Amino acid sequence: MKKNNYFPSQTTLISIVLVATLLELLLVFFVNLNIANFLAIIFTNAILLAIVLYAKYKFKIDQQELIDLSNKSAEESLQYTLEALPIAIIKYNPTSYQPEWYNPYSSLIFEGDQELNPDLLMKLVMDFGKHGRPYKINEKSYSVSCDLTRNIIYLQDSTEEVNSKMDLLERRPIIAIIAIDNYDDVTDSFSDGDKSSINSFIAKFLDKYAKNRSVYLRRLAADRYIIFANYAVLSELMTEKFSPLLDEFRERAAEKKIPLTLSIGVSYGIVDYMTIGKTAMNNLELALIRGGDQVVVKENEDNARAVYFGGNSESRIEKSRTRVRAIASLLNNIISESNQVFIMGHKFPDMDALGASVVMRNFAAGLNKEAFIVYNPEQLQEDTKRAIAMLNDVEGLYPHVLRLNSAKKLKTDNALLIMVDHSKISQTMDKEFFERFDKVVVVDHHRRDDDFPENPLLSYIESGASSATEMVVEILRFQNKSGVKMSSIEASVALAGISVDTKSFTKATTENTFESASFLRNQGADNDLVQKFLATDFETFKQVNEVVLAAEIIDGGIAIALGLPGQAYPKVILAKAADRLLTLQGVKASFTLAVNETNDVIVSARSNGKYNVQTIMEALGGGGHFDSAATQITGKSVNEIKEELIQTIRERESK
Ligand SMILES: Nc1ncnc2c1ncn2[C@@H]1O[C@H](COP(=O)(O)O[C@H]2[C@@H](O)[C@H](n3cnc4c(N)ncnc43)O[C@@H]2COP(=O)(O)O)[C@@H](O)[C@H]1O
Ligand SMILES: [Mn+2]
Repeated sequence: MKKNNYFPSQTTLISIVLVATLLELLLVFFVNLNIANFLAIIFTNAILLAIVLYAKYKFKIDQQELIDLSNKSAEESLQYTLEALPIAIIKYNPTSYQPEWYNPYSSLIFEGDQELNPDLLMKLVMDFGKHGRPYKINEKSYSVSCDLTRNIIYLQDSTEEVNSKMDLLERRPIIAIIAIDNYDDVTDSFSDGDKSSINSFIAKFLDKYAKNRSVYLRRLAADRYIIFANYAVLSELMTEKFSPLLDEFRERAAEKKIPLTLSIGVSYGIVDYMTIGKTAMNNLELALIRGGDQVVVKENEDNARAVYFGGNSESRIEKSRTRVRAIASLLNNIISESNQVFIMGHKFPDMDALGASVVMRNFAAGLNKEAFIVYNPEQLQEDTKRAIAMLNDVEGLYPHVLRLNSAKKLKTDNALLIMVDHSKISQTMDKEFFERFDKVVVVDHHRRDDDFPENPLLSYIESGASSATEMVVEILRFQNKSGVKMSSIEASVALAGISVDTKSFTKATTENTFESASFLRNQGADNDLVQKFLATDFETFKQVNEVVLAAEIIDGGIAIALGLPGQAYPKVILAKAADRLLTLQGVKASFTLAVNETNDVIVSARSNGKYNVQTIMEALGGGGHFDSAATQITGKSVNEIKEELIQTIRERESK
């Protein structure tokens, strides 16, 4: 407190009195100075001086009291502020993070499960500045700031702010578009009466569901519905993994002996209904392409990732012949408008990729277009190596089976690239070559994933097809102009492609698979040649057995086998070993792991059709089909991946 100094000092006062006394004495001396006057003056002035000095002393004491009082009151206010201020102030030890002092409000915050301890203080200090997110303590949210020089942490209650922000997020609008899978195929042959009973079953089921969840549902067509709701509802549905909706609908339809399922595309965002609706439509497309009976949710944001739910049954969507005819005709136009056609499979192409390429080249040749099968001599399996050698012997074919380097030199503007047996850019045989094309077509039998080419002119994805070769043969069968006859070797390569992917026609076959095989037989496919391409050499046989013998069975029917430590394996060895393990009694899924020539960890996964290995491989960065999938991982060891794999399997089991 500032001191008040207007009272003169003691010395000044005494001096003033002395001077005054002298002046008085001088005055009296000229008038009448005697002893009585002299004493009277001295006495009076001494008394006056004493009074003034006393007054000064008193004044000083009052001043001090005032200062003390003010100080006390200031201290009390500060104390009150510290106690009542809704900010926690915690001083900590900079080495041990032990709390050294904190205000009473801090104790209030930590009245609950979460206690004030050094670990928490250290975390608050370490996280400070990394992100601006509020910190949750005992159900409330606090914004944190730290004075790192004085070792003080401040926590300010921001629960209301966080809640209102959450409220806003929860209220984001969502649009969901529902398609009834297989509706046309199922109802095609039905009488009007039966059709209307199915329509009423669908409408009643969805209506009841919508009422229970308080969402707005509207029918767009017999097999299309639209839902409007908010994110709070979507978040509930996602927590349930959409299971009550997808599973119950499938089961109720099955009770009625109709193979109907639901595919749903959902999107949400900060109001822009046009683009939310469009993204929902794209997501529905994705759900259908991935095989239906599933939900695809993606926020209406540029870099948002799609989240998939369901798809736990094998592909259910039947493809219609009308669609294949439309695709054949579109492909016909695209090829006709291009100068050249290059056909390329995935990295280390297998017989299916090669077979599909061979048939596609025939399709283009039927349109009198120059078309080339591209291969990389450094990426050949034993079977494809044998097949390419034989294809090169076919009369007139040699110039059309091109090494990657020659293809790069030959490519001109307005050339078309057809990707077969894969749709992930990361899996394409040569990314640099792929990037040179403005015009791309994709033909694949794997479920579509995120890493998909941007704006392909045509994407023909049929996850229900046994193989890419089967799909291309089907297109070829629709090509009216095709008077072209394949050579026996070409037809045999194609048949070998279907044979590999169907495990010799024992898996994933449909009526169409056999129709395609029969077409190839008519074109001259020869079983002996197929055997010749697919024959296993002794070295491969030994390595496959090596992996199979290393297997252990965990969790009642899951076989996991690792290649020998320090030894590299081509992926086909792991694929064959995983196939073989699946034939063992009681094995429902098999996983084989090893490093390849480039020291990446590769995994092959197979299942008996009742266990989804695709989602497990997706969790490890790969993909594939429900019962046959794989992944490749860089920068980790086989044992680390084995641990991650087991953890993923167990997490899935516990859901
Ligand atoms: N990273 C990935 N992302 C998405 N999908 C992927 C990824 N990596 C692989 N896949 C797909 O997963 C399945 C299974 O792959 P796989 O490597 O375990 O098996 C393929 C071939 O290696 C295997 N194969 C090839 N030749 C033979 C043969 N002669 N005998 C036995 N097995 C053989 O068969 C699988 C071919 O599958 P296809 O590609 O579907 O035609 C697979 O779908 C990958 O594409
Ligand atoms: Mn294939």
